[in-house]
Parts: sequence; structure tokens; C-alpha cells
Amino acid sequence: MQITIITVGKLKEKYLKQGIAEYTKRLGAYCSIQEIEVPDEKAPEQLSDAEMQQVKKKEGERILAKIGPDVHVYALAIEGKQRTSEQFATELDRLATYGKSKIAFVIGGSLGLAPEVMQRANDTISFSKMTFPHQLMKMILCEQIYRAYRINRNEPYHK
Ligand SMILES: C[S@@+](CC[C@H](N)C(=O)[O-])C[C@H]1O[C@@H](n2cnc3c(N)ncnc32)[C@H](O)[C@@H]1O
Repeated sequence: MQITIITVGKLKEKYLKQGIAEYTKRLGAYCSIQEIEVPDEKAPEQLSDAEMQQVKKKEGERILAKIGPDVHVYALAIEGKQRTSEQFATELDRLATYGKSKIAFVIGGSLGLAPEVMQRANDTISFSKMTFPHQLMKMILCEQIYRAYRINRNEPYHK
């Protein structure tokens, strides 16, 4: 399975870089994993609604340019669909069984994801109703993908 994680903006914090590097290294044993960072749209603190939509639209275009037509896309969104780790593991397993070998997970920037990206997404994932910084979200996502593979292989992992 070929997994791509698309984020907006550069990953800055060292502790998150280390955490993500650890999980992507572990994931290398189970799948091919690619990380794509698209540039964030520079914007002042105070933005009108129209300006915010414009920023999201530009970031969205950069995200969509990285996604091929045959990719199954998950958009990470607070208001998205919540599932257990076991349900997520089963879902990834089913996608592989039904020949969906290319999967992309998309994490938005500070303003979230553009409607165009949400429309392209085949599904959504919410990790809770709380808001996480996108870089931390990436590390949590990597851990959950890793957990899914461990669950699917019946391999021991902390409960
Ligand atoms: C700082 S958040 C953006 C917050 C923005 N106000 C919104 O409502 O989307 C950056 C990105 O991290 C991801 N994210 C943050 N918290 C999440 C959660 N609880 N579940 C799923 N994704 C989340 C989403 O992709 C979001 O676009």
C-alpha cells in the first residue's frame, strides 16, 4: 500500500519531527510512506471571511495538485467521522483487499481545508472534537496508521 500524508506548511518543532520520523520508520516495514508539505499561504493575523476563503482556496489548489485520480483520499477534519482504532484498521485492510492501494491523508493548515478538498475526499476522519495543531495531528495520524497495521497483523502493541 502506498500512503501519502499531505500537510500545509513546514514542520518546525524538533520533537514532532523526531516523533514523525520514528513512526514513518516503523511504518516502512508495512507500507510505502510519502510525506508532502505544500506551502502555506502567507496571511496577516486579521483576515476577513472572504480573505480566509481565499487563503484556504490557494492552499487547497496546492493540495489537489498533489493528488492523482486513482487515490483514495481521507480529509482530516474536526467535524469528520470518528472511528475506533480497530475500525480504522479494518477499513485500511478492506481498501487494500478491494485494490485501493494508493491512499492520501490530508491535513489542513491553520484555517482548515478548503471546500474543494473536502469535495475531493472520499472520506473524512475526526480524531476528536478538539482542535489539534496540524503538526501534532500528523504525528497522531502516523501513530494510528502504525497501530492499524499492528492490529491487522495481530502483532503485539500497547493497548
Ligand atoms: C489547526 S487545525 C485547523 C483548525 C480550523 N479552525 C478548522 O476548523 O479546521 C489544522 C488541521 O488539523 C487537522 N485537525 C485538527 N484537529 C483535528 C481533529 N480533532 N480531528 C481531525 N483533524 C484535525 C485538520 O485537518 C485541520 O484542518
